Amino acid sequence: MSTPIPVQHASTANVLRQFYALTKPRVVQLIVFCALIGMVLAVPGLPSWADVQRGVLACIGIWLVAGAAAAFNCLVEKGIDAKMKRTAWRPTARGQLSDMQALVFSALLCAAGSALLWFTVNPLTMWLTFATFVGYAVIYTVILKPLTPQNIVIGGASGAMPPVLGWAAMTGDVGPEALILFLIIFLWTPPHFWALALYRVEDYRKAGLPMLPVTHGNEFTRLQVLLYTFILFAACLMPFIYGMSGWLYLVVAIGVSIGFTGYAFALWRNYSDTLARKTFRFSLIHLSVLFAALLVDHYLR
Ligand code: HEM
Ligand SMILES: CC(C)=CCC/C(C)=C/CC/C(C)=C/COP(=O)(O)OP(=O)(O)O
Repeated sequence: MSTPIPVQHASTANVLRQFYALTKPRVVQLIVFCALIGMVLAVPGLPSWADVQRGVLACIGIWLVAGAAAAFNCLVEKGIDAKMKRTAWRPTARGQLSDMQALVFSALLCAAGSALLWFTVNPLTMWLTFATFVGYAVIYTVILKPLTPQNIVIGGASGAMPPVLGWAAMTGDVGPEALILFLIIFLWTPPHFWALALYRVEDYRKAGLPMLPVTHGNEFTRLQVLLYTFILFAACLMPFIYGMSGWLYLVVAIGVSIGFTGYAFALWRNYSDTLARKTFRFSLIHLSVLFAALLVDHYLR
């Protein structure tokens, strides 16, 4: 008699972990951090207790809606994700979570986050956050990503929204300072993503996605990465020029921008997957340190 194969039941903890993974936690953490900086800069000096409460609720609301957008992306792209080494593990791609489970999860997160923003923050923040959800989940994921290599440039606008959302949460409007922070993330996104796409080009080719290294080749993409880091460098100086920050931010901004441009330059001169990976990793350090410097600078001034 043959031994029966044990049936594997997913534990509740495992299922929860799978749902959590759909929200692309690390990306969303940085998104919420950028929103938090928008909030901090919107309030002169130290925040009142009411500001702190509104800020915490706004962070939770933005986190929920951003997680919903990421989960919706995982659902729409489950076929594509299954073809790429980097994403094949996702619970939607592996069929561990059904389409209905992912859809309901995304809808619930989006509804909960939107309600929280509407009732405890303000309607403007709710509408802007919802528009960002549509921008990423529908305009980028469904329309632009399979259509054009400029997908991440245009789609990057939704990723750049967090400081604007944070600013709106605290002030009820959108100030020029918030738009400067938007511009920084908007210009940061292409070198962030194309550095990754360079060493993951085979994944994207297999998945049939028109990412820049697939459509225009390695050399052209490297040049674009370098050019974007130049414009980004200039944009990173704007908070100081506009009077939103002091010298501490300026020194840090110049430091990390030299680092990012340096990586992009080295990559342009001499390509290797290792260097492209390092450039991608540095993009994350660049944005995190830049925004952390804005925070420290704001309270030191
Ligand atoms: C349309 C815009 C963007 C595109 C196409 C994009 C693309 C990607 C991709 C494909 C990865 C996966 C890397 C991997 O699995 O190894 C990634 C990682 C990451 N991205 Fe982006 N990104 C965008 C915007 C942003 C924004 C706005 C932020 C935050 C403000 C961000 C933060 C991150 C972080 C923190 C990671 C690392 C995740 C990890 O290590 O698990 N990205 N990005
Ligand atoms: C409401 C709000 C603030 C929404 C934020 C939207 C959001 C999650 C933006 C981040 C952009 C992102 C994760 C891109 C990943 O690209 P990809 O989807 O092409 O990557 P993949 O290949 O890993 O799926």
